[in-house]
Amino acid sequence: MPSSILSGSQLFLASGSPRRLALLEQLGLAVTVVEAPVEEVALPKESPRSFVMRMAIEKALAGYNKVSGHDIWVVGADTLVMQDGDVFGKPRNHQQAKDFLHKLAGSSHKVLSAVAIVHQGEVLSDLSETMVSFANLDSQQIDNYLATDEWRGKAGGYAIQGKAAQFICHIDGSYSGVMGLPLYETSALLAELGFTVLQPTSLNNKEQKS
Ligand SMILES: Cc1cn([C@H]2C[C@H](O)[C@@H](COP(=O)(O)OP(=O)(O)OP(=O)(O)O)O2)c(=O)[nH]c1=O
Repeated sequence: MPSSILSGSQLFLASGSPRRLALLEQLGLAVTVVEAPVEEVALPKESPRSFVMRMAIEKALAGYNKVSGHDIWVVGADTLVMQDGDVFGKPRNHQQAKDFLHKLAGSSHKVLSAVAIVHQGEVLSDLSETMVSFANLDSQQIDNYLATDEWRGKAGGYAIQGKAAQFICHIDGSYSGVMGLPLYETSALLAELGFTVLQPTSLNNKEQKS
């Protein structure tokens, strides 16, 4: 990926997450991925909500700084799992994923998913919160799930869009938010920034309207 991408009217996703790309594409949008890694470390006393919002904004801004062009929109997002004051990001290893799943089993947790969009220097962001309830799981079920490797790179050590769906008895909120990019909030922010989402092509409608 070149460090500076010249573009016309275009939607960029500042993310290495294939889930986020798939979700944006689900809206029928043509998306260009721009890699813009940021350091994902919470500040002292930073709340989970502030942290996830800051991460989404930093990712979007880092992506924005890598592209050039007038009519560009850059999306960044961040997702984490919160339970009883504990915050679960992406597990560092198999053991941590196992610990997360033992805590999530037979209980409810919250998934926080923030999205930020930058357009012409303006930054808008929003936060989606979803309650997810897991059924009781025994150690064998958890070990079997861990063996699928689907826990890797997923906040909380599971993916709702994969085999973990069989453990989830209830959600209250946004499925796409749990998966990594809340599409309702994303579409609303894009619209606020002048990008009409329901287009047959990825080209932004500003030019097409005039
Ligand atoms: C809870 C949950 C998370 N996830 C994923 C979404 C995110 O990719 C990941 C959370 O990690 P993030 O740090 O939010 O994102 P990322 O590192 O994968 O991608 P990037 O920073 O480049 O945008 O967990 C699922 O795919 N399904 C789920 O059910």
